[in-house]
Amino acid sequence: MMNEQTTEVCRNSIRNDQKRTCAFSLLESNLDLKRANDISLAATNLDNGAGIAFQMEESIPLDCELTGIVIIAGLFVSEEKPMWRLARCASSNLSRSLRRRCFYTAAIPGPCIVHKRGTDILHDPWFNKDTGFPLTERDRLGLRGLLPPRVISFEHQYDRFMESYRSLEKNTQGQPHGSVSLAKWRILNRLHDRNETLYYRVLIDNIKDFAPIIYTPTVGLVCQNYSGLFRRPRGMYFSAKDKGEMMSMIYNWPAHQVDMIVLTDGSRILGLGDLGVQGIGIPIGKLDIYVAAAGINPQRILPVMLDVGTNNQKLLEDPLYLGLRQPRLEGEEYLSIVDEFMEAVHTRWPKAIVQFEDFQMKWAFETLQRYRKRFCMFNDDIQGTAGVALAGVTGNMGAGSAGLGVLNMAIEALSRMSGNNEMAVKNKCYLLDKDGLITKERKNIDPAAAPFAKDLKDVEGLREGASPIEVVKKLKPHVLLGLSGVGGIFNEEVLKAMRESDSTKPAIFAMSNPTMNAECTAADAFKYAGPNIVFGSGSPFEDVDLGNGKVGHVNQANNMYLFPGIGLGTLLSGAHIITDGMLQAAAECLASYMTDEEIQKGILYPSIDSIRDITAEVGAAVLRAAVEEDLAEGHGDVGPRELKQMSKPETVAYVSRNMWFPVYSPLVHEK
Ligand SMILES: NC(=O)C1=CN([C@@H]2O[C@H](COP(=O)(O)OP(=O)(O)OC[C@H]3O[C@@H](n4cnc5c(N)ncnc54)[C@H](O)[C@@H]3O)[C@@H](O)[C@H]2O)C=CC1
Ligand SMILES: CC(=O)C(=O)O
Ligand SMILES: [Mg+2]
Repeated sequence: MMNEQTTEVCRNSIRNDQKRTCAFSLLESNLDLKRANDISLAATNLDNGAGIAFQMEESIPLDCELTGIVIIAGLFVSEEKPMWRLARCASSNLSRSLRRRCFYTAAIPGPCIVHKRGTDILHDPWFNKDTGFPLTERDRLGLRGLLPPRVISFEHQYDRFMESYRSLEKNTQGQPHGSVSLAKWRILNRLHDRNETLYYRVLIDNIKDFAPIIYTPTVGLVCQNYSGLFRRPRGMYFSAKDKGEMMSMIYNWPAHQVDMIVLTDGSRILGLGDLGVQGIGIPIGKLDIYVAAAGINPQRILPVMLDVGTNNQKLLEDPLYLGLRQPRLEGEEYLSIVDEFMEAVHTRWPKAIVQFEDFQMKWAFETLQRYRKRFCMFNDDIQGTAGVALAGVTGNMGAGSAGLGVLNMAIEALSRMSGNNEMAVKNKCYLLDKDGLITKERKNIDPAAAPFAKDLKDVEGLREGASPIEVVKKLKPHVLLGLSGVGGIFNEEVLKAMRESDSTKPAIFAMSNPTMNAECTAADAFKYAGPNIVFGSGSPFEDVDLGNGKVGHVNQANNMYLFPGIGLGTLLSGAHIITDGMLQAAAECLASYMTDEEIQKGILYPSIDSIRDITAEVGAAVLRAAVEEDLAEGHGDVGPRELKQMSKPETVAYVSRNMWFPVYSPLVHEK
């Protein structure tokens, strides 16, 4: 109904939060009103809305062949005024002929059906609006008297929360960093537990500030302390004790539809090792990023913990530990639990996408091979991390699931982009693990690492198990990539050796998480390796002041730039599997995002602030790849043929339009 220009204008004004100027910017935009079939009107409040409608009529050329006006009301309307009445009022100032051509669009959240009343609603974070329930709604839902009488607007609630967050920041200045971060996490978590709409709105608007709290690095600390911090459950827990029950358990989840699941077994949480059931913080954090970055509807997400025990002795002995107190299941016993879970999910929600997250390497690879052709799933650490490291890889530390995932995809992409054969590119990549350089002399080499093992005759001057410093000194690599999970292994000596790199702009990626597990800090990287390096880290660091007005730019080389788009693009394509082609498209989309000028300045990724825009592009790239591979079966009302007919910009617009955005919807009770 809306043409592309109008959609774009409205999207921009929403994104820029210019609520009250939305319709005006529409008028002031260069829209060719003569050609426009539909005009969108955002009514912000009664007076404004009516005024805008009136102005619009005046500005519509007499000879305009207007077929309709789309009234977008309710997006930012004051809560006291019911949406439809407002929309009608806004249009009532139009002449009768135009009024008859008004459409009331469903692009905004229409009324939301709720099957509960009274306090049950107040205690349900999906529907709760706290003091924001308008009086009419309080009557409709049996809430009158259960809340203080004054109705507080969404904007006011938002400001109130941000004020309390800022005062927490002020009042905790100088206190230990860990306890301040946990206090910040608690205040956000309380809001999450109480009012999801407000929570996701503050998260979206302040993603750069809040991502380090709900995601890496603080989420690592939260997982380490999860049993003590636990107040309310979130997500689902399937344990070894639930064998045989999962098919019925899955129906305990209250949502009818689930689009996105993040699943962990807690065996390798960031670089913190086996945290057992406490690893649930990671799926929760990843799904928060899905909602904030990809606009996945939070009512359709599901964080899942598969608790098959833990080998972490400290946790097994901790009286507070909330998981199964038994060693991890192994072999067929382990796989039978994962199989049962996957079957159960697929039975209830055949189209749900399952992201495997933070599985120890052996199971990460095994489960990926086992399920990727049968279910719509991917492993984020193996497949999602690669794109962020595609700037070029010639040296690699960490031969785990992430390191090997990066190498596999990077070699494929680099050989395609450079026109060289894969072998030539592979020859330039060196892989080290905890025992040093991996060569063909290595005993008990992991099958996944074997293809990258060097023949000693090809690496003159190096030996099996050569240390990082030996390798860096000998090879003078262009890129040094850390995915080891070991903090500080890019020490002063290694970083100084990078000064001798053959590249004028050597890249150093300390990608391990959380911050204390980063292979080096940003400050040390610039201090020892010199000001000309390009630096990336898995967890955020501040930019580094290099003196004389120069800044050492820090890039957050984290798979958060990719996984939300992989999930969203797959969902909207309706593909039933996720192929290498779709993942490659996501990676290449991100790789091509920055201009040469920005890259020259050492800026490899866009700011996290624009993560929603990046995700729309990545999502569109994934969707188009699915279409090209004839895998797109469509989503909702949009079938495969329509997807096929969409141009690239239309696909991006389609993806953007389908992103959920937090606003209070009018609630309607139904038994
Ligand atoms: N920035 C990002 O987007 C991502 C970061 N990661 C991080 O990467 C790290 C590793 O993850 P995975 O590969 O899944 O773990 P993993 O446990 O599968 O692999 C770790 C690898 O590092 C090697 N290693 C250990 N000590 C070493 C040392 N001193 N020198 C060289 N290598 C050493 C191990 O032998 C193993 O090959 C974690 O800290 C994780 O947080 C993982 C995925 C994405
Ligand atoms: C970022 C991420 O997925 C990890 O550190 O495991
Ligand atoms: Mg991970």
